[in-house]
Amino acid sequence: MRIDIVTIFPEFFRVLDVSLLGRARTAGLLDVRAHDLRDHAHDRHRTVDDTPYGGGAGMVMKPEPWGEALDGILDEAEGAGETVPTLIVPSPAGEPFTQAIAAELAQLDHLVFACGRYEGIDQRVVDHYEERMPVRLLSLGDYVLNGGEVAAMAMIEAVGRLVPGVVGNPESLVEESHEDGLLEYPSYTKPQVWRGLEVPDVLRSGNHGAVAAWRHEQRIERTRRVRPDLLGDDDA
Ligand SMILES: NC(=S)c1ccno1
Repeated sequence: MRIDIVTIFPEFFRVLDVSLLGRARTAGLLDVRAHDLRDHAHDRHRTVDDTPYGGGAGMVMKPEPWGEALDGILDEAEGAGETVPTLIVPSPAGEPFTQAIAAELAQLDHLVFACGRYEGIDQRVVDHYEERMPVRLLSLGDYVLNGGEVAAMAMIEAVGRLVPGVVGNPESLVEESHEDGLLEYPSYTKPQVWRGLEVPDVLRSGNHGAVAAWRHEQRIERTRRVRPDLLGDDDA
């Protein structure tokens, strides 16, 4: 999977050079490229924002630099005969980003993240590129960040880890929270007793069926307690 990120803070994504996603990049499973939006602003001050039409506080990101940056990525993909990438715009005005959407995006060949700042990106950028590629406004949660970079990082990690081969043991992706609509079961490791707290006996029983049943029940109980909204009416 190729992932392009357009941002005024490309250095923010250097962290993707380490850990799991760093190894995936080294292995060629993920090709992540951060682009500086200011490279596509050609005035002396490399200006990427301006005052909003209609007034109001803050600044809006100008469409021209975005057009040049996104055209460059699109033209390269089209020139190489690759599939048209999907544009992801992290935004509090987007649809909720979920594990199901992460799994859906992990099936794609090429994602482009547009990280807005200030009061957001001129709407015409989304309107224009909707004619050329799939565009998804996705929200990490019902809160506002200073820009799209933190959200893009979270989404890239959630998607990247689902790309085949990135996680060494695919089994570890099964029964994770939200993978199948339930929260994950509690996990334990040695020592058997820690500060007077014991590992549940069933987990040391060697009875795999009993362990599986206990874990499933724990998932339902935890989901019912913490996220009843995830359960159907008859399970809540
Ligand atoms: N909630 C999200 S994704 C966001 C992006 C920018 N600000 O908030």
